[in-house]
Amino acid sequence: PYVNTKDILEKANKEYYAVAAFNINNLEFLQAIVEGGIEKKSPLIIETSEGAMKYAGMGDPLRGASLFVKMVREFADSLDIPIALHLDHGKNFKYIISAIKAGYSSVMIDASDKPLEENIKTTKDIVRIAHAAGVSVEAELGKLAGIEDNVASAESVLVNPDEAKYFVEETQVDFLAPAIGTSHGAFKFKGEAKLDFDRLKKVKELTKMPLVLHGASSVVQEMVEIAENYGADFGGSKGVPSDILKETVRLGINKVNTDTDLRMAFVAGLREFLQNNPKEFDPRKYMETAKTYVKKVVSDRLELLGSANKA
Ligand SMILES: O=C(COP(=O)(O)O)N(O)CCCOP(=O)(O)O
Ligand SMILES: [Zn+2]
Repeated sequence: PYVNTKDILEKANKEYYAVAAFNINNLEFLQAIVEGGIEKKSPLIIETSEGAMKYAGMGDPLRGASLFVKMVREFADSLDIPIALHLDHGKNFKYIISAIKAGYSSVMIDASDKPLEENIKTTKDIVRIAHAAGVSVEAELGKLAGIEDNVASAESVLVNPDEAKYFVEETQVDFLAPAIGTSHGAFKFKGEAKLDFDRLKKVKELTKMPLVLHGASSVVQEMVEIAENYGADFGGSKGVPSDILKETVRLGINKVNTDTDLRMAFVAGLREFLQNNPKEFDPRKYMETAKTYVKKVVSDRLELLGSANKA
C-alpha cells in the first residue's frame, strides 16, 4: 500500500532498524527498487529531488510531482509492501507546495544553510501547511560535508545536539537529518571514513525521534570495478563503509538516503551491456543488466539496514 513516511519511520524507530530512501528520476530505477523491496519483503521510501521533479516534468515541477505520484501509487496500490513517496531537499516553496498538492507522503524542507532562527521559521511555515494536508516533514540541521583527520572540513557544519532538541520542539518536524560528517556523491572522504557517532548518540537521546542520514551511499566496489572495466573513471571514489553505516543504525538512524550507489550500479550495467552487445538497440534489452545491478544493490542495502521482512 501507499503509506505516510512517518508510519514507516515510527515503526523503524521503535524497532531500531532503518529504511532506505532511494532517489529516482525515471521509471527504470523505480522498477528495480520495487523489485528489490518485493524480494526482501521490505518497506520502501522512494524520494525525488527538485531536480528530479524538473527532469520528469520537462521543466514543470508540478507536472513532475504529479507524474511521480501516479507512477509510485500505481506500484504501491497493487503491492503488500508499504511504499512512501518523499520530496528530498525541498528548498523552493513552489516545489514543496507542488509535492504536497500532488499527493506526496512527505516533504523535506532544507533550510540548513540558513541561520538557526531562520531555519526554524521557514520549517514552522512548511510544517503548518504540510500537517494540515496530512503530509509529514523532514528538516536538516548542520551542513553536509566530510570530516578529514577528525576536523570538520571547511564547508561542513556538524549538528549541535542541544540545538537539535530546541529545533524539533520549536518546529514539530516529524524526522530530522543531523549532519554528522557525510556528504553527497561518490567522493565522501579523502582519507579514512569517519562519522561523528557521539553527536548522533546525543541527538537521539535528546530528540528520541526518527533520524535521517544523508549522503549514505557506500560506493559499492563491485559496481565500481564493473563500470571501470567498461570505460568508467571513478578513481578516488569512497563512500560510507557498511560497518560504519550499520553503527549509525544501531545509534538511531532510521531513514538512509541512497542515490549514488544506484546511479553507479545502473551505469555499470549499461556500460557492460552496450560494450558486449554492439548490435542491440531495444531499451527493454539494453537497460536489463542496469536494472538487475540496481536491484542487487537495493536488495543488499535493505538486508544491511534491517528492514528486510519488516513489511
Ligand atoms: O543524501 C542523498 C544521497 O546521498 P548519496 O550521494 O550518498 O547517495 N540525497 O539526498 C540525494 C540527493 C540527490 O540530489 P540531486 O537529484 O539533486 O542530485
Ligand atoms: Zn541529501
